[in-house]
Amino acid sequence: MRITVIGTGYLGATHAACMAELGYEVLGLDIDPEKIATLSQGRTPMYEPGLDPLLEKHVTSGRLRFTTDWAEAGAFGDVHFVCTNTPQRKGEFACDMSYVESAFDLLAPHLRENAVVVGKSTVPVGSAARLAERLAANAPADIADSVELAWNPEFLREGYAVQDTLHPDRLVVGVRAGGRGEAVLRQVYAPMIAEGVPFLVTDYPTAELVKTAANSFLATKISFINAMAEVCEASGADVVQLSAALAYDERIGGKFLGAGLGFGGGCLPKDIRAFMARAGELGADQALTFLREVDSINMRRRSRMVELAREQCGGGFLGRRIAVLGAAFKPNSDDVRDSPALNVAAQIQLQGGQVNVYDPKAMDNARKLFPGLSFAPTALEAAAGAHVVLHLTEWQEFRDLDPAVLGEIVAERRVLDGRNALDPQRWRTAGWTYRALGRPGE
Ligand SMILES: NC(=O)c1ccc[n+]([C@@H]2O[C@H](COP(=O)([O-])OP(=O)(O)OC[C@H]3O[C@@H](n4cnc5c(N)ncnc54)[C@H](O)[C@@H]3O)[C@@H](O)[C@H]2O)c1
Ligand SMILES: O=c1ccn([C@@H]2O[C@H](COP(=O)(O)OP(=O)(O)O[C@H]3O[C@H](CO)[C@@H](O)[C@H](O)[C@H]3O)[C@@H](O)[C@H]2O)c(=O)[nH]1
Repeated sequence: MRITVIGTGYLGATHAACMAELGYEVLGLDIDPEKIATLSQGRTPMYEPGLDPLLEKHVTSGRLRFTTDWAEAGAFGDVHFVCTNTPQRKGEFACDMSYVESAFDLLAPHLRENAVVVGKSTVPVGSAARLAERLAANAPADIADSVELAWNPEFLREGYAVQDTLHPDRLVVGVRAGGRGEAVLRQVYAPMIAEGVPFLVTDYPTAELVKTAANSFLATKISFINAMAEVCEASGADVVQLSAALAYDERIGGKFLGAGLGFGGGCLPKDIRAFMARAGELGADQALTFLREVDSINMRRRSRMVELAREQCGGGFLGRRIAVLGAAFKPNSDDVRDSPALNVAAQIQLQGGQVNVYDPKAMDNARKLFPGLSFAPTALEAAAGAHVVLHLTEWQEFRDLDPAVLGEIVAERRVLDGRNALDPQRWRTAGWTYRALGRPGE
């Protein structure tokens, strides 16, 4: 069985390398020729732990290749995984489906008889049924009836993408009743199914909804604990202790109960918004009004961080130097899409602060997105002369910093922990004023 992966970004590049690791011959296709040139050399265009060696291994062996040629992809693949981006539409909550639609339209005329197209992108419920019709209309007339569509949402987390792809919690496939989708995907994922990974077969809309429901639940859990952080701030309680105590209840659990600057990235924020927009189209908007609150709580954490920083700067940012540690939306990733850290950095700069940002892996992406911000090549250089240090992405490198050493180069020993990840005692012992979201002051 030969596999193509259409759209080789964070999801697609990982999926392509992992399919090669499972033993398949794989051809990745993207409309970005630069990305394809990099991948063809066995290098990843982004930072994802563990992906580089896998990619290099399979590009070198010839099992994994990349192209920009749709005819080549159509002729090559028995199964085509579509992994293109589905961002938020500009000025709206709804999902921009144009990249997925264009991938389907460009691929369809080149499909071979019995080809199976598998959607992996996160899409609004109802998309697969519509795309199945579009596929049938655009495939060569003589083979159109034999072409099958399945929807197989992806649940990987950046930073753990390889592990999550090769050893997922579950595989969910939405198929057409009576079609070949289930059998073909059982074959593709046979090594994982043999390992005991649950393989759940359902219809298109349920499969699409599993994905958006999962991300909505995760976003809600984060916003729940951040709402508790607001109450902690008002009452003098400590959200870190609260969260730890809640986590002992197995019905609640401690995962995604980390209070701080909230969620960002290319998934949770845009997925809950697209879900609200789609529910509105379906006449079910009331069911998801709570997600608006989830979004608001999340965005308020960013404003609160700016407020706390302003307080620490004596009431205003003018003439103050602010060190920002972290630019990626989370550690172990170079992804800066909707990054809370960069959002805070930009707000402070707009209010007159002299911001200096450092991130271990996301500097290039951050510079492209916010060319007006200043960047420092190391954490120490970012902190030099700072009136306040903001810890906004919880990289291990920042937990390893020696507060005594950092204390020698800053203007004032004030640190704001936006991720509740530093050890307050360690910083306070080294003479720092340590403040964090949802925790009492000194
Ligand atoms: N990043 C994640 O952790 C993750 C996890 C699960 C699901 N998803 C979903 O997967 C999809 C892709 O996300 P991503 O983070 O990989 O995005 P991305 O922007 O990193 O990658 C998308 C790729 O698709 C390419 N592309 C765009 N239009 C194309 C077309 N018509 N034909 C071929 N290629 C095209 C782009 O050039 C880009 O390389 C989204 O729907 C996202 O919500 C992402
Ligand atoms: O307790 C927590 C956990 C996470 N976050 C933040 O939440 C965001 C998202 O984190 P995470 O979910 O780990 O990252 P993603 O890689 O965006 O993964 C999410 O989005 C993907 C794309 O849809 C899904 O596949 C994954 O299952 C889903 O976890 C980040 O900004 C984190 O800092 C918190 O604030 N508190």
